[in-house]
Amino acid sequence: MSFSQDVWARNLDLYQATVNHPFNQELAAGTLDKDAFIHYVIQDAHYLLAYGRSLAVTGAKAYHPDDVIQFTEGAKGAIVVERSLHDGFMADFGISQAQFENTPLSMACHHYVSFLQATAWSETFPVVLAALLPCYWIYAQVGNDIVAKSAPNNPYQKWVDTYVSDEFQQAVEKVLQTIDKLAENADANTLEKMHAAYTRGAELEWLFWDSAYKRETWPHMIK
Ligand SMILES: Cc1ncc(CO)c(N)n1
Ligand SMILES: Cc1ncsc1CCO
Repeated sequence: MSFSQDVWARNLDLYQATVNHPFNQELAAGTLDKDAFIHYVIQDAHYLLAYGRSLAVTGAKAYHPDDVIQFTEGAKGAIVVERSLHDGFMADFGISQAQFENTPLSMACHHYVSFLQATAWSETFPVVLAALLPCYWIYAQVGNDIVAKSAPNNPYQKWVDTYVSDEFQQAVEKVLQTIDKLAENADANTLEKMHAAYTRGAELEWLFWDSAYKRETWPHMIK
């Protein structure tokens, strides 16, 4: 069994909980509270900048020149999507640049990007890639799952379209091929670390949506 088949099976319950999370179900139905989506978009812009930085470090650690290209282009792609959030959703939902800049990273976002950056800088390429994989793969899968259910004139349709696009889906396929090849040559200790990194990333994906759904703020900021 390939690493990707194995890791997907091991984390299936967590994936089901993610796709069935009310944030994603209401996003598909078009009924998601506008303020929950605004919370999400602001945090996701913070997230994508940090994710882009993690991808750039990953590119530097890659073994094969093709992978250097893939992950440095991925880093650029994350920033392109981050910028499109400002010109797209933030403009559409009336979020000003000042509101974005004055909103600190949520606990969930801070936790997730700290995990990604620490892993990117300190672990070996196969383990780093396993930490980065949930971001790619879970979004591609959630997009595929909810596109079929998406309501007509869904105000969140553009979000769904980003992740079901051929470009994004093909990028995910390439990452899966790369990680499966790495796993074939990995020793038992590396494989164990890869599984742990993937699961932690997948847990943080769930938490990121849950945090937006609850419009989480830091406890000391609650007025
Ligand atoms: C939190 C999060 N995970 C994954 C993606 C996919 O790029 C995203 N935009 N945000
Ligand atoms: C993972 C990811 N998310 C948005 S862009 C990007 C890199 C894909 O090219």
